[in-house]
Amino acid sequence: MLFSEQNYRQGTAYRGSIEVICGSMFSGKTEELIRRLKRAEIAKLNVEIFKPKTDIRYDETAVVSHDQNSVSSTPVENSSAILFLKAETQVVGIDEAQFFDEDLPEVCNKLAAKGIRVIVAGLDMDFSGKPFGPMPALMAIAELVTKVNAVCVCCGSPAMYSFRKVASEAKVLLGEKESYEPRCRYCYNLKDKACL
Ligand SMILES: Nc1ncnc2c1ncn2[C@@H]1O[C@H](COP(=O)(O)OP(=O)(O)O)[C@@H](O)[C@H]1O
Ligand SMILES: Cc1cn([C@H]2C[C@H](O)[C@@H](COP(=O)(O)O)O2)c(=O)[nH]c1=O
Ligand SMILES: [Zn+2]
Repeated sequence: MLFSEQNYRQGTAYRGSIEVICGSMFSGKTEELIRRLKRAEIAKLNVEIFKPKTDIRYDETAVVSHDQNSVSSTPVENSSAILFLKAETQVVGIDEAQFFDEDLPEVCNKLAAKGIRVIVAGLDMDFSGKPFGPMPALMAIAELVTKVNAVCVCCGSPAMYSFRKVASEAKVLLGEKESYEPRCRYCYNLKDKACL
């Protein structure tokens, strides 16, 4: 049976749950996160959104998609700060989860145990194709994992990799189109800046 976010929300979600939205850069993770959070607000649920303090690409506080859709959020220093959420919060959104520390899965478990619906978005892989930060552990404990794809800039196929265009081996390197492009498996493995 197809287990979509739609019928899932009418099921166990209000007893507390964890949803993960993952994929490459430009795959629509933030847009999907914003879509789910806006629907929760329409349903008159109390929503709070967190992101790591390090992510200041578009805005210091707001969560902003590549198409400039945005929602206001609370930047936090580490994952345990999320536990100081408002008492009335029913839905928690977390963006750029890959940048959080290894305690994030336990923090999400604690929130879900309190009856909160937790929706987490983040990169599943870094530029080198390795699992990124707490994402694998989050995917393991989630009720629902949604993997979204971008469009490969080389060939138009579904893209799951974030190809780094600049010379840096640092795991964390904030950036946009000047530094990264989404590629499919085949084009990513070409390891060639000028694909096609
Ligand atoms: N190569 C691409 N493939 C898909 N979307 C792209 C691409 N380049 C730009 N975009 C834009 O990026 C948007 C997704 O942005 P966003 O939700 O912020 O992605 P993510 O959070 O996964 O990086 C798309 O709706 C589209 O307008
Ligand atoms: C692949 C990769 C990405 N980053 C950075 C680049 C961006 O600032 C964010 C990802 O943002 P998005 O909302 O998913 O587009 O992460 C990084 O630091 N290291 C990497 O390997
Ligand atoms: Zn391709």
